[in-house]
Amino acid sequence: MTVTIALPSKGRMKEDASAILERAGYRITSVGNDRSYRGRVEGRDDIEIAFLSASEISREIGNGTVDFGVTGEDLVREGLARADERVEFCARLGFGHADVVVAVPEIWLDVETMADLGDVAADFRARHGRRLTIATKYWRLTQQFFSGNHGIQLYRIVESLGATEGAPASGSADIIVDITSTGSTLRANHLKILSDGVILKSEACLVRARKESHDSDPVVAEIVAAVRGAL
Ligand SMILES: Nc1ncnc2c1ncn2[C@@H]1O[C@H](COP(=O)(O)OP(=O)(O)OP(=O)(O)O)[C@@H](O)[C@H]1O
Ligand SMILES: O=P(O)(O)OC[C@H]1O[C@H](OP(=O)(O)OP(=O)(O)O)[C@H](O)[C@@H]1O
Repeated sequence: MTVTIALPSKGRMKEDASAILERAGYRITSVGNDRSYRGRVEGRDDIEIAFLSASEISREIGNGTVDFGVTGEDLVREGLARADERVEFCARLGFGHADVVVAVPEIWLDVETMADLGDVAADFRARHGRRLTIATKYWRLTQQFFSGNHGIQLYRIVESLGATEGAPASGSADIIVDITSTGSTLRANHLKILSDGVILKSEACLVRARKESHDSDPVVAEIVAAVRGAL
């Protein structure tokens, strides 16, 4: 069987993802020209490389069209329901760090925790005639965290396709759920993270699609061991 590994074709994780595979002993060459979406590992006909965007990688691992992928934990958990049943996080790779957080306007002085936010959400309609709105592209993670972990049901998600941190100032939402790494975008937009508002501490991971055929495939075990050994 050929084992397929999906690597980011662009974006911030591209170079580090290829570098870690090289350190694991897999030298990657692209097939055809540099912009090709297929690659090979030198000397290995049993491994194929698929170059995809970080979010495509989480989807393809979820539906099992690739065996392994390097992508952010946030994208996998956001993209797949019951992610742990469908994929295995084999290794955390030490780059691509980003926290998915709940952030509110700094001027909400009496809102520091999710419990405080729950109180605000509970009487938001009485005060403002509508539900509390949350701008995010992380729908699943937001719903799990608000409804599942904190029992907050009274809110409405407003889909954000970019510049999420600007939503409270522009009036398109009250608060946000987004990723942060240095925190400078949140600060620039006068937003603060709630003290228990970190939904996920994400980083790039080696992720495996859970498939029965993997149990008896020595190449699958070899790849996991080699990448872990390269960390
Ligand atoms: N400062 C940051 N901003 C955005 N993403 C970051 C940051 N730091 C780390 N990441 C991580 O990088 C991944 C997204 O990478 P990137 O934005 O390069 O993807 P992409 O190629 O734009 O994907 P797509 O186009 O499919 O959305 C996510 O897992 C995210 O958590
Ligand atoms: O905490 P910080 O270091 O300020 O980083 C966080 C910001 O970086 C990312 O945006 P980016 O401008 O990279 O664009 P993208 O969302 O299109 O990747 C992300 O969406 C946040 O807005």
